Amino acid sequence: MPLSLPPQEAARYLVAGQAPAPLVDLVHTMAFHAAAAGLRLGLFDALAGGARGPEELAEELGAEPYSLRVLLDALAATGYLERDGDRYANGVAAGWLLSSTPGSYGTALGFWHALISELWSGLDGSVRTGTPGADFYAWLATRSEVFRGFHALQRNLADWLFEEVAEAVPLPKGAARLLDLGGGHARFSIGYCLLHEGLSATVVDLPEALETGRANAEAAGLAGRVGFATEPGTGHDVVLLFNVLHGFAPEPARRLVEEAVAALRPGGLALVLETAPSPVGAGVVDTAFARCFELNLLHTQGGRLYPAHVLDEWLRLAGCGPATVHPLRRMATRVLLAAVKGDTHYETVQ
Ligand SMILES: C[S@@+](CC[C@H](N)C(=O)[O-])C[C@H]1O[C@@H](n2cnc3c(N)ncnc32)[C@H](O)[C@@H]1O
Repeated sequence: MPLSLPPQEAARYLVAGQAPAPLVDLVHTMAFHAAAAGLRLGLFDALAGGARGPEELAEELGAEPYSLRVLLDALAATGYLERDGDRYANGVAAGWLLSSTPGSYGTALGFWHALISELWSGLDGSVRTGTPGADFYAWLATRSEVFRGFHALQRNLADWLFEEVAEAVPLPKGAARLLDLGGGHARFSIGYCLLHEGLSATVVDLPEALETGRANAEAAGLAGRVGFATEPGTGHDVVLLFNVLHGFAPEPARRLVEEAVAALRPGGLALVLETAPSPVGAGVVDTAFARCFELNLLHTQGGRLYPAHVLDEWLRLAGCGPATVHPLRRMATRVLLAAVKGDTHYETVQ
């Protein structure tokens, strides 16, 4: 939880430079680890019903009482918990971590905590050499709980974005076959199939990722219309490349766009959703996140954030007309591009 500094202390650390500002960051890092420990212990859920004492909590969580009290005090000092005498309650930040909250931020915190703790050492080496110091997807395949967390996180984001994406760029009338490249959890394919009766979808992903999507399609009653494959096939009316290109270096990313467009029939629609490197209208937190996300990409995947004009150029090189670019209200860091295969503009396929 970002420390809530009183104005005088904030001025000393952050404005006047009279005390080391990196100490504030160090405390934030410790708070991040403490919060992840609280999350794994089930602490925030145990406090969901209201304030409780440490002895009772220690028994319920199966924790050593003195050690739990130290964690509780650290979380209270950093704003996750509120302490009143000998009782502790969830603060505002902890409210975001409850497993009962739909789209709980606990999924994101748990995933990023595992990734940063396990993969971010050696960042300086990646910057020095320009080559990634880790292999994100190979690591993910060995960590089943983090793997589930990653796909749940992607799915939560897709739940939040689908409606706006579908409204921003309606599919062409009569579209019957949709290809979802790197579609993982299949939420976007499921959403489009629910909107369009005559549509069926093929999700292409790494073999280990397809199980998640399959389970989601079955749960949505769409097992017969959302299929899964490791190769894209051809003749699709629509292809989605959503949040995939940033995981690749420029040349492989360009080739993926080429592969996606090659899988379309002439006149088919290519949709690309990506994180923008310079998000328009994003606040300080979102902008800083986008910058640090790219640092993560270069170190763990050799990936990058690509501006809309680069994506547009790759689409054209692959045989599409000029793309229309749609910034998204619900997530200022994301941008959606729509382009038609052939010498046409998106509007003409409506
Ligand atoms: C960030 S997730 C995006 C998932 C989904 N498209 C979305 O927007 O929510 C990236 C997806 O690309 C998949 N992926 C990564 N490398 C891949 C590869 N070489 N071939 C196929 N899929 C890949 C991952 O497994 C993951 O499901």
